[in-house]
Amino acid sequence: MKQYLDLMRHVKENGVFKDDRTGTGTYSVFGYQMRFDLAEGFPLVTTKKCHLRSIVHELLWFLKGETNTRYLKENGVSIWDEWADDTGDLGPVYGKQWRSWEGPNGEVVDQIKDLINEIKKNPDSRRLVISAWNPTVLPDVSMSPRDNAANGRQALPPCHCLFQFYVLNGKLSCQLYQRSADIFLGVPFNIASYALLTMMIAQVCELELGDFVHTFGDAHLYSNHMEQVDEQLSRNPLPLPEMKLNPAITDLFDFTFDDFELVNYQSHPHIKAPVAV
Ligand SMILES: Nc1nc(=O)c2c([nH]1)NC[C@@H]1CN(c3ccc(C(=O)N[C@@H](CCC(=O)O)C(=O)O)cc3)CN21
Ligand SMILES: O=c1ccn([C@H]2C[C@H](O)[C@@H](COP(=O)(O)O)O2)c(=O)[nH]1
Repeated sequence: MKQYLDLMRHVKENGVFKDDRTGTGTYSVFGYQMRFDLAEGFPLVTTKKCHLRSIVHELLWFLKGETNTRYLKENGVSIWDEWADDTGDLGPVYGKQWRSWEGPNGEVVDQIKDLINEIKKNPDSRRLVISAWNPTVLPDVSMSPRDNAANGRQALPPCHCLFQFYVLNGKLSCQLYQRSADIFLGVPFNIASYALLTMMIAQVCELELGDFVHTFGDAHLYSNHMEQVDEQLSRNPLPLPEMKLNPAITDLFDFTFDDFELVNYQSHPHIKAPVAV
C-alpha cells in the first residue's frame, strides 16, 4: 500500500491549513490520484490494522439499499452512529441513491441493477456511471446532520459521490471520484470498499480484475490526526493480503458476509484516532 502512504506523505508535506465544517482544522490539497492493480492483491492498508468486518458490512448495507443504521448495529458496526437521528435514520444517503433514486415523475431507478445489465450487454459503454450526488436531497446547511436526517434530507452529502466502470480485454476497472477525503480514517475504508465492489461485480459479470483508480477532490489530514500520521509513516508496508469471494455467487445481491474470506493479512498494530463529526 505504498500508494496510500505516498498520498499521506504528499498531503503532510504539501497540505495547507484549512478550516472545515467540523471546526477541527485540516491540512488539505485539492486533486490527487492513486491506482491499484487488483490482480496484485487486495488493497487493504497494512501499516495499521484495519477492521475489514465494518467495511464488508457497510458495503453490503449500501447494496441492500438501506439508509438506517439498524443493520449495521445488528452486526456490531458503529461507524455511522454519530450522524444518525434517534431512530437510526441517515436520510436518503448512498443506499437510497444507488438502488432507488427517485426521478421527477415518481419513477425509481436502480442504478446498480441497471449497471450490471449494461456491463454484461454493452461492456464497451462509456456510460457505466453511478452517481450518489443528488442535489435535490442535499442537507440544509443550517441544520445538524441528525436534524437533516430527521427531516428527510441526507445527514451528510456523499463523499464517494460518483464512480465509473470500464471494461478492456475482459478486465473490469473502476474509478471513483471522492469529493472529500479523511485520509487517516475514511480513505482506508473507501479503497477497500470499492476494491471489493469491483471484485464482486467482476465475478457476477464473468470478468477478470483490472484497476481501481481513486481520484480525490479535497484530500485532507485532520489536525488532530498528525501524531497518528507520523506513526504510520514510520512503518514499512507489508505484502498485500488476498481476498477470496465465494465463487458460487452469480448475482450481486446474493452476497452475504460469509462469502468473503481475507487471507494472509499481515499488518502493523491498530492506531486509534478521533473522528471529526
Ligand atoms: N470525519 C469523517 N471521516 C470519515 O471517514 C467519515 C465521516 N466523517 N462521516 C461519515 C463516514 C463514516 N466513516 C467512518 C467513520 C468512523 C471510522 C472510524 O472510526 N474508524 C476506526 C474504527 C473502525 C471500526 O470501528 O471498525 C478506525 O480505526 O478505522 C471510519 C469511517 C467514513 N466517514
Ligand atoms: O466515505 C467517506 C465518508 C466521509 N469521509 C470524510 C471526508 C470529510 O472529512 C468528512 C465529510 O465532511 P464534509 O464536510 O461533508 O466534506 O467525512 C471520508 O473520507 N470517506
